[in-house]
Amino acid sequence: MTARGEPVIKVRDLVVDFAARRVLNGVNLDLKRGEILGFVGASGAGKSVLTRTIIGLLPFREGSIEVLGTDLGKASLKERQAVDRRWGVLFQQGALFSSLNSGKNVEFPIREYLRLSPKLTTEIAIAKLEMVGLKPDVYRKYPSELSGGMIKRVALARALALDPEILFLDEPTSGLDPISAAEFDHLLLTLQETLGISVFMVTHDLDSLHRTCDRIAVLGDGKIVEAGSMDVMLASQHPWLKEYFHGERAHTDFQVAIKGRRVTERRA
Ligand SMILES: Nc1ncnc2c1ncn2[C@@H]1O[C@H](COP(=O)(O)OP(=O)(O)OP(=O)(O)O)[C@@H](O)[C@H]1O
Repeated sequence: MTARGEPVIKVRDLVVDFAARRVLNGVNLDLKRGEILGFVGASGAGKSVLTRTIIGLLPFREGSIEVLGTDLGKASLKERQAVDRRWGVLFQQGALFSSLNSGKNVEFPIREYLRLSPKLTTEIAIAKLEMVGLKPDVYRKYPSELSGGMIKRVALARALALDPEILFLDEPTSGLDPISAAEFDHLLLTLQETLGISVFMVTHDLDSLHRTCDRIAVLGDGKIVEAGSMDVMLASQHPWLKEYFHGERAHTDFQVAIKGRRVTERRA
């Protein structure tokens, strides 16, 4: 077990390409135990490609990826599967099985990886639904009967089903209204505090970055162009970062939230 603050993911000199197009060109990135890392970058920069490469859905050409001490490029199938069940993934649209009710969706990874009685499996699913703030009656509801925020929560419950040490979240607040997005962020902070979980979160949501992330990493031109705290992001002179954090799209709530920081910055 890695100590708190030690990297649970180490990506080194990672190169990924599709036919003639190089998408990742020497990515170096750590996710430290217990931190929430926000991962940002322009649309099409390769954020999803990096996430999918780390979780083994895409091959890489060069470099290395170490997760929880296992070098994924050198691991046997058995070693890979052992690491696989120590992370949970929440895909952008929730990606629930529409033909299964919420409870069965949450039970899916439990049935796949563990041999437990049906009764215990159901009890775990209900406990996970409760952990993400959903009542037991949600167990019987189908995805089509749920709001966007509830779908994200059920998908999060499923990602937490095997008590993962790492959570991958792809745009968890996209499509949510600001109140549901803020609730989701608070839930994430609670999980970090109570479970000590490490989170790798791809997001475009500035409020969410500000509320939840210990560190932010920025992908541009196939590399990490900046990584650090929100203060580092706000002080960066990188053109994309300046536009992203201080430009027109940085809407009022975020501007108000960072105002104190900017005043301090100007005085310094
Ligand atoms: N399986 C694939 N085959 C070929 N090209 C791909 C594949 N997956 C992604 N790409 C390309 O890689 C580039 C990066 O895509 P990716 O989805 O990672 O961007 P992103 O940063 O997540 O963007 P967004 O913020 O819009 O979701 C894009 O040009 C995309 O077309």
